[in-house]
Amino acid sequence: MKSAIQPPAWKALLPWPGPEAHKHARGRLGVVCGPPNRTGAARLAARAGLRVGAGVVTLLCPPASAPIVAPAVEAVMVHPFEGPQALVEASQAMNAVVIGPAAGLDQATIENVRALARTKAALVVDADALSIFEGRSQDLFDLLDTQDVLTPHEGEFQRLFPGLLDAGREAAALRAARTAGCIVVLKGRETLIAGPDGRIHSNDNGSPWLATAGTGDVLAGIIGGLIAQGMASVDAATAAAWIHAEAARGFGPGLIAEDLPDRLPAVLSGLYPG
Ligand SMILES: NC(=O)C1=CN([C@@H]2O[C@H](COP(=O)(O)OP(=O)(O)OC[C@H]3O[C@@H](n4cnc5c(N)ncnc54)[C@H](OP(=O)(O)O)[C@@H]3O)[C@@H](O)[C@H]2O)[C@@H](O)CC1
Ligand SMILES: Nc1ncnc2c1ncn2[C@@H]1O[C@H](COP(=O)(O)OP(=O)(O)O)[C@@H](O)[C@H]1O
Repeated sequence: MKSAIQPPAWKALLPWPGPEAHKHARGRLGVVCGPPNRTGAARLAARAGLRVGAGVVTLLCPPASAPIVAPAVEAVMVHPFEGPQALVEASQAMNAVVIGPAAGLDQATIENVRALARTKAALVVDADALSIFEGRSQDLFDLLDTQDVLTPHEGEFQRLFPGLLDAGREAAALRAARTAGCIVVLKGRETLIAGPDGRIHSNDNGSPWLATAGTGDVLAGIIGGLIAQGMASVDAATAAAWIHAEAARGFGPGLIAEDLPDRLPAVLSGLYPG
């Protein structure tokens, strides 16, 4: 049975800093950056993760990308890594890592997902890190555990789960979550959040203004930022879908992805019990 998500369903689970908070206690989020000419998507995700409250957010960059990224961020940190083992080491202390936004459709992205699966960090797998597993999706599923999250749009979903959408979006999302053994966020006008336990949530407070490049990267960052603060992945994905859509609804015409992270304080203030 599909449950519609309204703020009260997950509002009590949102993480807020207590008086003793310090930045490391508020959660560490990593975002894997792509090649030097495609760093914007990861930067959008990182900024969103920081805005939603993660205490420390780090862009994990291939060495050639680091000098491009460093002057384009402020509070977000930059950590260059060379090769999968260095990514494991850089990610050991992370609570969550986002990989995929403009990561590159190449072997390096596969190796990086494999490396991250060896860490304790929960993974948010998006965009290129989904598409690169087309035709070999079981290789991806074998790396995941129940707290990991896949965030496909319908094109990416079709690449990982060919033909499944023919059963309808809801049945497809549920079957996908069971098959992958993790949370599946099937994005679109209505976004579905399905778990391997057979539960599914629907988010339909979206806005057509979200249909613009980079908004999915922001959603991945919000999910990662909430998981990093200790939310269970299914609750984080459910809350993130609502918060992301609400940020867009409040902005309206002219929205571009860059606007979304900076709308988060207004949305969060409306949810803050303090
Ligand atoms: N600032 C940056 O650097 C940004 C970088 N970005 C990066 O760009 C890369 C490409 O990402 P992408 O999502 O545009 O393309 P991709 O997944 O390769 O395939 C697109 C094809 O899939 C299909 N399709 C079907 N349903 C669909 C749906 N609901 N939504 C969308 N597509 C749907 C559709 O096929 P059609 O229906 O046209 O036959 C369409 O032609 C990726 O690395 C991403 O991270 C972006 O994040 C933006 C900001
Ligand atoms: N017509 C729409 N109504 C509501 N939400 C939409 C609509 N179109 C797209 N979205 C939302 O916008 C985001 C687009 O993500 P995605 O397709 O991954 O874009 P990108 O890869 O460019 O970041 C998703 O969260 C999706 O649910």
